Parts: sequence; structure tokens; C-alpha cells
Amino acid sequence: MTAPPLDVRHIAAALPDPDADLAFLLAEVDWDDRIRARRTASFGTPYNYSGHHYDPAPMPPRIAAIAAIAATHAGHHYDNCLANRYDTGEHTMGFHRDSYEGLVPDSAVAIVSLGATRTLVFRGEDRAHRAEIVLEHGSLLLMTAETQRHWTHAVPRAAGVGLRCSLTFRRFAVVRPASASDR
Ligand SMILES: O=C(O)CCC(=O)C(=O)O
Ligand SMILES: [Fe+2]
Repeated sequence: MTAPPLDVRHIAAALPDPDADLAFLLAEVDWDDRIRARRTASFGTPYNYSGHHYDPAPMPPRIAAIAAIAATHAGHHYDNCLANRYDTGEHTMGFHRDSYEGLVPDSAVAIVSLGATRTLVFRGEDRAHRAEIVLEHGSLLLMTAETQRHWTHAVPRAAGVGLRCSLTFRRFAVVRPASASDR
């Protein structure tokens, strides 16, 4: 079976001041090192990620401003930011599809890149198709839910590369408490 075409949108230079955004992440974020391949941090609604739980945490205004830029491109707001920190090219992310558990089913996942350039590799579910997107400092990538169903993605090892952080944004479904009118 052939995977449907890769449905991603790549916006170069999406942020007004990516240098300051990166400096903020390095100075202010308390990075979690439970995952060996890279460090992480979560802001906003907690997302259960790679089998780890993150507590809810306020989104700092600088990250909320980036979420707002991603939202204008996606056409919907975001309420979680999962940040990844790859100190060197030896820090990686293996092939995976993002879990949509708790997310709005047709929402797009956004990836904002800061720092060193890394390549995001997509692999079709048929394992025959591959695509690569070069993620530069200050860029934004949007992936549709349909693409996540049929393609996996990874950040492979890259020799001699310096520090990169990514901010990934997700939209959670609002859980509505049961009311009298539902009964
Ligand atoms: O760092 C990246 O660009 C990839 C991030 C990613 O795929 C994820 O957090 O699910
Ligand atoms: Fe992902």
C-alpha cells in the first residue's frame, strides 16, 4: 500500500527573533533528563510523551508568543508545548508518530526549530517512501493528523552538529464535564 502524499507545510523564518527565543530556552528552562536521547520540557496542558508524565506548567510568555504564531499558520490555537533539546548531533529522536490521545483529532502538530540545522526524516507506512525536510533556525513545520497516521518521523544522528532545540505544539480536546442536559 502506498502512503498518501506527505502533507506538511514548512515556513522558513517564521519567528521575529529566534536568537532571543533560543537564549531564553537555554537560560530559563529547567530541562528534564528522563529520556536518554535528548532533554525535554513541557508547558501548558500536560502531554504524556514517550511513556513519561509531565505536570501541568504555565506557558512562559515568550513560548506563548511562539504558540500564537504557530496558531495563525495552523488556523487553531495550541495549549501544549513539548520542548526538545539536542545538545549535540548525537542526540536524536527515533521514528515515531505523535500520539493523538487527548488531542483534537484533525489538529496539526507544529515544530518550531531553534539553533543548529537538523534534518527531519519521514518514512511512509509502506517503508518504501522517504522524505527529508531540513529544519533551520526560526522555521515552522506543520504536520497534519492524516500525515501522522501514514508516515513516521525521526531526527537522526548528525555528525559534528551543535545544539538545537525544537518546540512542538499540540492542541488538546476540551474535556467537557457532564452536565444535567447530557443525561
Ligand atoms: O525535534 C524535532 O524536530 C522533532 C520533534 C518531534 O517529532 C516530537 O516532539 O514529537
Ligand atoms: Fe514527533
